[in-house]
Amino acid sequence: MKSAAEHREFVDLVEALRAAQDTITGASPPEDVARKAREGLEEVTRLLAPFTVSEAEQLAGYLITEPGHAQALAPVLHVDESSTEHVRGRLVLGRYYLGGNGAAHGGSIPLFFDDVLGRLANDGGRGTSRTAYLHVNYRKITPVGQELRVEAHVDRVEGRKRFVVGTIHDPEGDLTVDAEGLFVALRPGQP
Ligand SMILES: CCCCC/C=C\C/C=C\C/C=C\C/C=C\CCCC(=O)SCCNC(=O)CCNC(=O)[C@H](O)C(C)(C)COP(=O)(O)OP(=O)(O)OC[C@H]1O[C@@H](n2cnc3c(N)ncnc32)[C@H](O)[C@@H]1OP(=O)(O)O
Repeated sequence: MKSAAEHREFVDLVEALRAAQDTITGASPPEDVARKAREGLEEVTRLLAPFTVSEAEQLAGYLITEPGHAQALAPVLHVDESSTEHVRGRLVLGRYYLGGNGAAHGGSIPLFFDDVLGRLANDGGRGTSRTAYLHVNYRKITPVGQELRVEAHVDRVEGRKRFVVGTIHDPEGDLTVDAEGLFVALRPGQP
């Protein structure tokens, strides 16, 4: 397991990237400010490109003790309580995930659940699986910028099939989303 303690600066770099994504998404800057910001981002790319590694050596997504696992793609679950069978936590969707009218982009929710349910499917020594399907029911808008409650658990395991379910509740306690994923355990050598 890769150690977050050894890669503190990388963890902070990904946090800064998340903040940049939120800020860029919400900004309408004058052209000279936009140009300066682009030049700053291009400088980041120049700085890091020589350190590109193989998937096996990649840090992003693999620093699993960190909230968000040092990966800027999926929304971050802040875990309050977890076992190999369940997880409870909090989620604040930043401006980056805005769809419209204060509601989260519909695609950001499956992205979040694929990560959370998928990790749960593979936990507890169950080993690697892949998403066969992910069914998401949008019951009410999921607001951005507010603290949401998340719960997920392994519903049942049938041979290679792991059924994992999850919910999101808004600050009023109303259900906004429920989801079910089927994760199929990979056979040896299966990509
Ligand atoms: C989001 C950000 C993530 C960032 C991650 C970064 C780093 C990762 C670090 C660590 C990773 C740790 C955790 C993982 C985190 C997230 C999880 C993400 C996982 C994915 O995001 S992965 C990409 C999307 N995923 C695919 O790319 C799958 C493509 N696909 C296949 O690879 C095959 O399709 C497979 C393997 C699914 C099955 O194929 P197969 O040949 O092994 O098995 P087979 O077809 O025989 O099915 C066996 C039994 O499942 C039933 N079954 C199958 N499919 C079904 C369906 N759709 N509906 C209903 N039932 C279904 C059959 O009916 C049969 O049931 P029965 O045994 O009862 O007859």
